[in-house]
This record gives sequence, structure tokens and C-alpha cells, in this order.
Amino acid sequence: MDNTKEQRILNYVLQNAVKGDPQSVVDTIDKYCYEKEWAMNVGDEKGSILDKIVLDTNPSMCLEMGAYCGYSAVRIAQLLKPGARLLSIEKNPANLAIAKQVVEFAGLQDKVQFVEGPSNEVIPQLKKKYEVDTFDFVFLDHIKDAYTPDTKLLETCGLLRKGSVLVADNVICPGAPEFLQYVRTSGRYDCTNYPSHVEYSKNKDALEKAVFRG
Ligand SMILES: COCc1ccccc1-c1cc(O)c2[nH]cnc(=O)c2c1
Ligand SMILES: [Mg+2]
Repeated sequence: MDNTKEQRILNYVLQNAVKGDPQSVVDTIDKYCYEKEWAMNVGDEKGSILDKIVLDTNPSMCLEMGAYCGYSAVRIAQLLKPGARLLSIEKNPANLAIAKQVVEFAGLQDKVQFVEGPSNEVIPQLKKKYEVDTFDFVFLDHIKDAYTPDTKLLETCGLLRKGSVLVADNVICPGAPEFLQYVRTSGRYDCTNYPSHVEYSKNKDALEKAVFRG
């Protein structure tokens, strides 16, 4: 049976990373993507910026949209304090299955809950079905056209509070111009741009941090 790039990444982790060691899982995926096949993980350069923002936020309740292979779920979850949770939404069932196995191999399954489905359908269910009050931290890394409607949906569903930190990947490449315009001009967010590069490449990209004013 032909395997996919994502299955090859998982196999490489299972064969080369140290079980129960999240940083070795992260480093192993980066090594594979630098040396063998490019893949759309947030990567080491943007990942280090993300780490600093997570540590500075010290969140209890986190949301990620776009799990892919579980790379950012491992990066975020390994930094969370005891009892803190990450809820990760992924609409592609094959990628979700990979992400779950990567997170389990890292030993972080008790901190990460995966939800399969399109974010616009899952977000309205989070309060009742997933017992979420509000999110302290949100990582947007899914389809770029969904960034703005999903941000507005988080607002209208009462899932953000004063100080909620949103971090969006790929605001330069592939680009999320509408999202940048919204968070920078709506008057509801304090924004910071973090110039960087597309993962495993020299092309320019950036993360945008948007702190909800409440
Ligand atoms: C499928 O395009 C891959 C690609 C090609 C060129 C440049 C950037 C990207 C890219 C990079 C990312 O970090 C991404 N993160 C989440 N969802 C994406 O679609 C995505 C795409
Ligand atoms: Mg990305």
C-alpha cells in the first residue's frame, strides 16, 4: 500500500525519536523535513517564536486549528503547566490519525484533545460539548481563508476573554491579508508581527500575535 508523506513522517518519528521525549519528536520531524521531504509544520524557526509566546502567556486552555501531523501540538503541549489543556481541531481524518500517534509517542496525550471536523462547525460546539469556558491561547494554522471567519466566530461564541492571545501562522506566505486587516483595524486586538521564514526554507513568512482587548 503506497504510503503518504505524512505516514512517512510518522514512521520516521517512530523509528528515530525517543519515546516520551517531546523535544526529540520535534527535532526528528524537523530533521526529516530539512533532509528528506518538505512538509507544512510550523518548523523550528517560527516554532521558537511560538514557544516564547506560549511561555510568556502560560495558558491553561489552548486551541489549535490545523493539527496536520501534530508537530505544533507537541511544541505547545510540552510547554503547558500541569492541568493545562490543548484542544486541536483537524478536518482531515488521515492527518488527525497521524497527529494523534505523534502526540502519543511524545507522551503528551493527556494534555491534548483532538477534534475532527471543520473549525466553523466545531467552534460552536466547544462550550457545551467540550466544556470550554474561554481560551487563553489560540494558534491558527489551517486554511488561511478561515482565519477571519473563525476569529469572529470565537468572539461571537464567547470563547475569548480580555487578554486572550491569538497567534496566526503564514500571514505572509501563503498569506492571510484579510485576517491581518481585521485584527489590525477592528480595534479589538493589540497586534504584533514576528517576521520569519516559511518552514525549512528561505522564503519570507511571519507570525502575527493578536491579543483580544475584551
Ligand atoms: C499546501 O501549501 C504548502 C505551502 C507551500 C508554499 C508555502 C507555504 C505553504 C504552507 C505553509 C504552512 O505553514 C501552512 N500551514 C497550514 N496550512 C497550510 O496550507 C500551509 C501552507
Ligand atoms: Mg502553517
